[in-house]
Amino acid sequence: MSSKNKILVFGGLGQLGQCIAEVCKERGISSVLFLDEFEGNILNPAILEKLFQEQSPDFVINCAAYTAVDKAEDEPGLSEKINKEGAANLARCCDQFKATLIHISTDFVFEGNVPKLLKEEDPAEPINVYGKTKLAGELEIMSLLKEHYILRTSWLYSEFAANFVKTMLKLGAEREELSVIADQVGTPTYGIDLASVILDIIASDNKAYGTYHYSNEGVTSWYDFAKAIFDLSETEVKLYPIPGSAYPTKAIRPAFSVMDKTKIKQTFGIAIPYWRDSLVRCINAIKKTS
Ligand SMILES: NC(=O)C1=CN([C@@H]2O[C@H](COP(=O)(O)OP(=O)(O)OC[C@H]3O[C@@H](n4cnc5c(N)ncnc54)[C@H](OP(=O)(O)O)[C@@H]3O)[C@@H](O)[C@H]2O)C=CC1
Ligand SMILES: Cc1cn([C@H]2C[C@H](O)[C@@H](COP(=O)(O)OP(=O)(O)O[C@H]3O[C@@H](C)C(=O)[C@@H](O)[C@H]3O)O2)c(=O)[nH]c1=O
Repeated sequence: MSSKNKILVFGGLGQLGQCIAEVCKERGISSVLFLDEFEGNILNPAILEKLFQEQSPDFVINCAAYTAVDKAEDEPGLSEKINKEGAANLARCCDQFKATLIHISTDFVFEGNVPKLLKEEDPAEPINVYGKTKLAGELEIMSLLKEHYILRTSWLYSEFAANFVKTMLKLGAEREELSVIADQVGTPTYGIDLASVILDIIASDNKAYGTYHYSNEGVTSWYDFAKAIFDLSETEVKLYPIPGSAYPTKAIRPAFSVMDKTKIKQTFGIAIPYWRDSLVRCINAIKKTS
């Protein structure tokens, strides 16, 4: 990566922010500033303007988001503020200060009612507040800033912060049996893999701006994902597959949200790991720290 690339990471202490920090450490990249929700509050244009003025970033990575999918149903205003207005504020600053924005979005922008690989240009018709506000954020960025990459990812997990893998490991240790939905299908994404691709895109100097899909390879259900987590971590727990109807949640989730990654693979010449291989790496990382 060119040493001239100064990078600001908003939401820098969240799950993906910590994954980016880990990969930066591995790669010896030091020109990156990780901002928390106070010093880098994306809802405060005055703070943002001062930061951009002082730091003159070449790239801005937006990991800041409202990610509590069920809670968003009760807090649509706050979810919209962070996921739409926050994204727009960053896009305006990037435009004013000539920085490129890498923004993270989600498979939940899709309705997911057809078992067909989702391409970037497929119609986005979100079915919950989180998905609607994330889509609104994408649209703001597209209208405000040409120099952007929107990376839609899905089922993000890692050794950092809260996520499905860590929830399963915690519940698996506490309970004798667990029931997990088997009729919602998608692809997990290891945060370290996504972080690596984000840094690869920055290093590539390839100005192919636009929207890209990125998850690990393969297809699974939440149930099969949980089964793999317990197998690989040698957790003894009785696991039962259940239909979504038996696990009511505030937010409806897409039944099928497997994304087609052809565009990102061809544009940036990357190979994507299979989800189970990445899960092995994550479980090993968790074992090392526990
Ligand atoms: N997690 C997942 O399964 C998936 C996530 N994504 C997307 O990936 C991105 C990263 O997700 P992930 O790292 O898991 O999410 P996290 O919830 O772990 O991190 C989001 C971070 O944003 C911070 N934040 C909230 N409000 C603001 C604000 N106003 N200004 C600055 N920072 C703020 C949060 O701080 P605090 O915690 O203090 O509120 C948190 O540290 C998000 O855009 C998300 O939509 C996409 C698909 C799947
Ligand atoms: C804890 C638990 C969850 N589940 C189900 C509920 C849900 O359908 C599924 C996943 O639950 P979670 O609440 O952990 O994950 P969820 O917050 O729905 O995950 C989503 O987060 C947002 C931010 C995204 O962008 C998405 O790509 C996706 O990763 O597992 C069970 O069936 N049994 C359980 O014991």
